[in-house]
Amino acid sequence: MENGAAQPVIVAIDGPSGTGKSSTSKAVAAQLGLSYLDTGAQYRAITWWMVSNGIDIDDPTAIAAVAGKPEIVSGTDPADPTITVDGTDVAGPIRTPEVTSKVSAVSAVPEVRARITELQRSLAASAERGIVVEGRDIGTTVLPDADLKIFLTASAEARAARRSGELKGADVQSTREALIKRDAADSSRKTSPLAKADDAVEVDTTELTLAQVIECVVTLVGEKRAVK
Ligand SMILES: Nc1ncnc2c1ncn2[C@@H]1O[C@H](COP(=O)(O)OP(=O)(O)OP(=O)(O)O)[C@@H](O)[C@H]1O
Ligand SMILES: Nc1ccn([C@H]2C[C@H](O)[C@@H](COP(=O)(O)O)O2)c(=O)n1
Repeated sequence: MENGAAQPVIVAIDGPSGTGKSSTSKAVAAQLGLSYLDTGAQYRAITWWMVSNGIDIDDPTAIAAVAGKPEIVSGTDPADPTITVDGTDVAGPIRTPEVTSKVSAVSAVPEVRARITELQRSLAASAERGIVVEGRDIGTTVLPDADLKIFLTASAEARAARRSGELKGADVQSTREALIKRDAADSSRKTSPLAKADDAVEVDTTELTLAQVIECVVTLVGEKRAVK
C-alpha cells in the first residue's frame, strides 16, 4: 500500500477437533494485529440456546423453525474473545460436555448454518485490518476467497492427549473416541461438512509445538502479503 499500512488480510483456518485451530488463530491474530473469530463458539452458542429452551436436538425441523431466534454476538479481539446470546455471556456454558455432545447435530441443520454463515461473513467484511477465522468450513464455504487457507491436522492420539491435558486428566481413550465421533459427524453432514479446501495449505501439527505452528502460519501470512 502506498502509505505503508498493511493491507487487510483474511485467513481461514480449518481442521478437526483438537488440532490447535483456536490456540493458533488467536496467537496469529494477536501477533499480526488482526481480528479473530472462533466459529465453533457460535455453533456452540446456538446449541446452548436450543438446549436451554427445551428444543428437541433430534428433531431438525424443530431446530430449523427457531434457528433465527437467538441473537448471537461475537467479540473479535484476540486478547478477549467474547460470545453472548441475547445479551448473556455464554463463554463458560458453551463448553459443557452436554453442549459438546449436541453441537454436531445442531450445526448439521441447514437453517442453522445459513444463519451462522451470514454472521461470519458480516464480521469478516467489517474487520478493518483483516481477520483470522477458524472452524470447519471457512475455506470451503464461508470465505472461499480468503487470502490464505490453512488446514490443520494431527493424529487422534496427539489430539486426545492435548484435550485430556486441558480437561485436567480426563481419560485419554474416551477423549479420543469422543473426538473421532464428533469429527465423523462433522465430516459426513450434507451441508458444508468439515473439509480441506483444494487451495488450502495442510499443516500436520502432530510433531510440532504450538509455537512452531504459530510461526509457520505467521510466515505464510507474510508470504501472502508480500505478493498481494
Ligand atoms: N502444536 C501443539 N502442541 C501441543 N499442544 C497443542 C498444540 N496446539 C494446540 N495445543 C493444545 O491442544 C489443545 C486444543 O487446542 P485448540 O483448542 O486450539 O484446538 P482446536 O482445533 O481449536 O479444537 P476444537 O476444534 O475442538 O475447538 C489446547 O489445550 C492447546 O493448548
Ligand atoms: N465452521 C464450523 C465450526 C464449528 N462447527 C461445529 C462442529 C464442531 O464439532 C462444533 C464445535 O466446534 P469447536 O468449538 O470444537 O471448534 O461446531 C461447524 O460445524 N462449523
